[in-house]
Amino acid sequence: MSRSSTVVAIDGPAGSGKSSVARAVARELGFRFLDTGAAYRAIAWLVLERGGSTDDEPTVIAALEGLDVDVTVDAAGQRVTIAGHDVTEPIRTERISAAVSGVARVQAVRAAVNERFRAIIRDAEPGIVAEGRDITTVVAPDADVRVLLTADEAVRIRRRFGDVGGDHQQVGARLTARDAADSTVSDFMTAADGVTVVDSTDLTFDETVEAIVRLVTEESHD
Ligand SMILES: Nc1ncnc2c1ncn2[C@@H]1O[C@H](COP(=O)(O)OP(=O)(O)O)[C@@H](O)[C@H]1O
Ligand SMILES: Nc1ccn([C@@H]2O[C@H](COP(=O)(O)OP(=O)(O)O)[C@@H](O)[C@H]2O)c(=O)n1
Repeated sequence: MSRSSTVVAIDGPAGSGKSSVARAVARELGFRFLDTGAAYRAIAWLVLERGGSTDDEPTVIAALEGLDVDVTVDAAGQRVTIAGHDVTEPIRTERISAAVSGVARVQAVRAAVNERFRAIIRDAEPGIVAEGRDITTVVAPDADVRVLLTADEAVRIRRRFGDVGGDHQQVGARLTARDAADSTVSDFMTAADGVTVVDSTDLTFDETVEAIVRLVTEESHD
């Protein structure tokens, strides 16, 4: 693909820091930002809102009909709307986290959202940081910088617990179950060829951001 903008792709398991770190990297570089998981979450929200279950594939596919999801690509604050209705906050709840893997396993959904993501990435100026489970492998395998962002499971659970609170054990069980379900769809636990692993287990948030910014800077000097 010939393009003048820089594409940074980040994948990895839940709680590794993908969305918060990717957003901060985009801000620091003055790039656009795309959280692909938001689209899957918005579809899960729509299915539940209509009283359906994301375990039922025909119901999920029906939600694709006339689907009007808009994900802004602004690192200052991504908003997600569905038919003009702002769902930015409601899609972050544990209720949606528990339901979203059912949406992610439907290939018709993946094909539809990936087409949209590729168009967003292609049009982004002067660059974009895109994150999500299959970004380095399926959506943007030709990205300039590809990172598998990871961290030990106990650390990821602690981070997620810090965000959502509630019962620590339950948060941990849900995170583990979601990673297991998502792993059947895409491999985000091992780095594909050409993908750099950034293990944030012992890094602070700022150190993690800096490690990825450095990779981008080094790449642009090659
Ligand atoms: N290296 C890090 N050190 C400490 N906290 C981090 C680090 N990376 C991310 N976090 C925090 O962990 C939480 C989960 O990160 P998030 O971006 O939601 O992960 P993901 O998108 O991979 O699920 C957030 O509160 C984030 O600020
Ligand atoms: N590129 C992507 C992004 C998300 N997803 C799905 O969408 C869900 C929510 O993604 P997310 O990025 O908000 O998840 P977190 O790791 O931030 O909790 C994931 O659990 C996957 O089921 C996917 O399948 N492929």
